[in-house]
Amino acid sequence: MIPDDPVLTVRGLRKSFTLHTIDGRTSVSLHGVDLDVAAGEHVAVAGPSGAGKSSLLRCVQRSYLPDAGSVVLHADGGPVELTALPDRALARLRGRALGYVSQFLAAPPRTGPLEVVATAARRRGLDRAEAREAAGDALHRLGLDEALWDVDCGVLSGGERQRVNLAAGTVRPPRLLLLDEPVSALDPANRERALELIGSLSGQGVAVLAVFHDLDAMRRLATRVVEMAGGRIARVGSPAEVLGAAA
Ligand SMILES: Nc1ncnc2c1ncn2[C@@H]1O[C@H](COP(=O)(O)OP(=O)(O)OP(=O)(O)O)[C@@H](O)[C@H]1O
Repeated sequence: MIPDDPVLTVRGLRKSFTLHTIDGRTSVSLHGVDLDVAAGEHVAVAGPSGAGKSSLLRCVQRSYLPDAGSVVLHADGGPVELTALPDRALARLRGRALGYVSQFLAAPPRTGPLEVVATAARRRGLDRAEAREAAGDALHRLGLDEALWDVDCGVLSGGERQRVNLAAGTVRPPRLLLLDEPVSALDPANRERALELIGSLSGQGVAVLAVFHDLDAMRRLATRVVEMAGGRIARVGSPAEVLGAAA
């Protein structure tokens, strides 16, 4: 099915690794994956450990360069083939249209949460004052205590860092947002805030491609679930069809 308003089109995506420490053996993590994500869709990638979920997200974000296949982001200026994009153009696109939130926050040294999130908002087109305001709103929404907003991110707890990361990823949201276990370190109350925030993105037309190990999060958020196994897409359907009643 070709979606009405495609944001991401992936075709024939293959990725392998050469394991130099084990006699140059090859490990294949993606065997030719096809996937579309439309505006306002939340596609959850499910599957067991080693199925290729993170490899898929990393190839889309291009922190892994695929061996073959096509990854097209339908950005405002038209479709862009990410696998062939020069690094500088890719960096610009990552700032504006292509967001990636992993479990871990990578913040420059001696930078506080407000600055990290405001910088993300500025890259997405807000001016300095608007960016600080939007950053404050995002941090409030995720329950990060204001007393921590100018504290070096390096001293924050794992759950606090994860909330800063999510705030930076979702402030003035990009057209395509990749989420790789973004709430894994959160306590129940903060997890709830984070899931609400992620759930609100669909209404803003953001295309989300997400990996959660937590089935409850997938059931609540996903408009479609793609189940991977052994580097291939094994099944696609609604959360009820793919996840069933599994706990
Ligand atoms: N940088 C790498 N070097 C070598 N092999 C890798 C690398 N990244 C991934 N792989 C291999 O590719 C396969 C898929 O890994 P991937 O991390 O995509 O799985 P996953 O489904 O996200 O697993 P998990 O749920 O455990 O995070 C695994 O066999 C893994 O060892």
